[in-house]
Amino acid sequence: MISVILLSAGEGRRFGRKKQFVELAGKPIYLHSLEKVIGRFEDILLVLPEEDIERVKVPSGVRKVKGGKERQDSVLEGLLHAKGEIVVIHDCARPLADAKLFEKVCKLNDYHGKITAVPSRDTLKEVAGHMVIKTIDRSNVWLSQTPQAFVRKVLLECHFKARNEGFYATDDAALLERYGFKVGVVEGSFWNIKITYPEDLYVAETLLERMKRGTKEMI
Ligand SMILES: Nc1ccn([C@@H]2O[C@H](COP(=O)(O)OP(=O)(O)OP(=O)(O)O)[C@@H](O)[C@H]2O)c(=O)n1
Ligand SMILES: C[C@](O)(CO)[C@H](O)COP(=O)(O)O
Repeated sequence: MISVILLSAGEGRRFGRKKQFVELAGKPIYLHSLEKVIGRFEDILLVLPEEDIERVKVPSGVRKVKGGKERQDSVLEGLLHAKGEIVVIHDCARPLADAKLFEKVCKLNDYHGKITAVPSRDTLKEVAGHMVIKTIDRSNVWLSQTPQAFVRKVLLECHFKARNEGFYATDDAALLERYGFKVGVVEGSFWNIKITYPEDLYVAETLLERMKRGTKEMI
C-alpha cells in the first residue's frame, strides 16, 4: 500500500497568513492537492494546524492529522499514522503538481526514496554580504520539489535520528542523504511552483488558467 501525506499545517509566515486556506481558482489551496490524489491512492492523510482540524471538512476516507511546529515535525506526525510501505510526501503549497507525478515518483526501484526536481536554469552565485564570492557550476544542480516518495520504515528511521540530533532540513530527502540512504530523482516541472510569498499566488493563477485552456507553452 502507498500512503500520501499532504502537508497543510504551516503558518504561512512569509505569505502573511495560512496560505493553505486562501482561494486559488475558486477553491482553497490545500484542496487542489487533495483532489489530485483522491481515487488514486488508498491511504491519504491531510496534516492540518491543530486549531483547524475540526472545521476543515474532508471527503470520506481522508484522515486528518494534527501538524507540528516545523514542516519536519508535521511530516513525522503523518508518518506515525501512515499505513503504507511507501509514503509520498507533498506540500499543499505546491497546488499545481501534476497528478501523474505522484504515481511516477512512487516507483522507487532500488532507491530508498525519490524526489521530483528540475535542473537549475539560472547562473548560480555564492554571495556574502552582497559581494560575489564565486560562480557555482550549475550542471549538477537541481531544484528540489514535492511530491517525494520513500520507503516508510527508512524515512521514519531518519526522522527519529534527526529528532534525536535536533537536525532540521527543508525536505525529507535531506534526511536520507544525511544518514547514507540512496535518493533518486524524477524530472519534475517548472509549472510545479511553490506558493511561498503573496506574488506566487498570481503566478499560480496565471499558470492554472493556461492549464485549463490546455496550453502548457511557456508564457
Ligand atoms: N509546521 C509546518 C510547516 C509547514 N507545513 C507545510 O509544509 C509545506 C511547505 O512549507 P512552507 O511553504 O514553508 O509553509 P509555511 O510553513 O506555511 O510557510 P512559512 O515557512 O513562510 O511560515 C506547506 O504546505 C506547509 O503547509 C506543515 O505542514 N507544517
Ligand atoms: C520541500 C520543498 O518544497 C522543496 O522545495 C521546500 O524545501 C519547502 O521548504 P522551503 O523552506 O520553503 O524551501
